[in-house]
Amino acid sequence: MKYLQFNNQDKLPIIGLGTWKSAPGEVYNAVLEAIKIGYRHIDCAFIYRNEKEIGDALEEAFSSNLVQRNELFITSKLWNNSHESDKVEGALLTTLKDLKIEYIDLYLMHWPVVFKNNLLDPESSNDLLTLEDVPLLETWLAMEKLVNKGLVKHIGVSNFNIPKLQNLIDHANIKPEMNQVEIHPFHSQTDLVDFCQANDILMTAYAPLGSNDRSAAIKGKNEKSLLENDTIINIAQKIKATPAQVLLAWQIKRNIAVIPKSVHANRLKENLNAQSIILSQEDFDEINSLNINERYIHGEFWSFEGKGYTADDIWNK
Ligand SMILES: NC(=O)C1=CN([C@@H]2O[C@H](COP(=O)(O)OP(=O)(O)OC[C@H]3O[C@@H](n4cnc5c(N)ncnc54)[C@H](OP(=O)(O)O)[C@@H]3O)[C@@H](O)[C@H]2O)C=CC1
Ligand SMILES: O=C1CO[C@H](CO)[C@@H](O)[C@@H]1O
Repeated sequence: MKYLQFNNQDKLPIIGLGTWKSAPGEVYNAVLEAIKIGYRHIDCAFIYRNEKEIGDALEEAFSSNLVQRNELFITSKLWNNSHESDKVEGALLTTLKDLKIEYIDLYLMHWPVVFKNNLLDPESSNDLLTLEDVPLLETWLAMEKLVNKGLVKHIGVSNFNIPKLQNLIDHANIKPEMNQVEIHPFHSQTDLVDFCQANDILMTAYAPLGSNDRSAAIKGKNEKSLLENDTIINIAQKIKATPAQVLLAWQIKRNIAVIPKSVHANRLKENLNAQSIILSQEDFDEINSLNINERYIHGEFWSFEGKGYTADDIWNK
């Protein structure tokens, strides 16, 4: 298993299992199968609405001695409805209860966005608070307390750009240790990756395969999805790998962790085996040239015709 390393030498397995859209009745088997074949990193979030079922799978994995708790790296994320300092610990406790574990290895602030009144899915800009109402630093300082209490080993963020990271770096007691963002060859995020790596912030790529179960609806500028891209397919054929493995190996060569989601045993194995694939510099450079700054997760869920958080607010400000 390949790892990324935190400053205190704790290790993050470079390939983890994504769980967004892993449906009830499917995610239990996916998590158990993943652990059986060697996954040691599971990416969860309160908003994926499946942490209870993942907790059942973890309970089974521990009680049947498939794995010990300290051999697993579990990430979860604070949802946008619990950013106020008096809500952060309660949100984490719910996740711990659902996952049936005593601590989280990595807790991330999911988005730099704040909702009102514990709402899961705001319906208009009236359901939002601003970052002036609840500054990201307030949320961050409350997350630091979770580390001090031993409930969380590492804290980080997700969907943060350079200015928002710099603000935390300048004012936090514990610097962000992770930024989980969308990265794949159509959106290689070179500036953000360079900034994070220069500032000792590890990176995890979400949607590393192009979030294929959504991309039929959001193919955007491309006729073909990432997994259907000619360059990726040609390289895969040449090195006797699959397109998914080429996409994952490209990230690993950049020292970026990946969390491909699957609920199928054959794909779980295929994705995990990507860690043994080494891309030549020539193939790596060719994949780098595919970047067109195209996001699959556009970040406009809470824009509400420009009255809420626009993509510009999230990605640029
Ligand atoms: N922090 C954040 O804001 C976000 C975090 N995430 C995290 O990142 C994870 C990964 O992103 P996600 O959006 O799920 O998208 P991925 O890029 O991981 O793609 C998942 C899709 O690819 C399919 N797939 C998996 N393996 C293969 C394979 N080897 N060959 C062909 N198809 C394959 C899956 O289908 P099937 O299951 O049927 O095999 C599914 O349809 C999420 O699950 C979540 O944990 C995602 C989005 C945002
Ligand atoms: O991680 C993610 C997937 O689910 C959420 C929506 O339900 C997204 O906001 C987020 O990016």
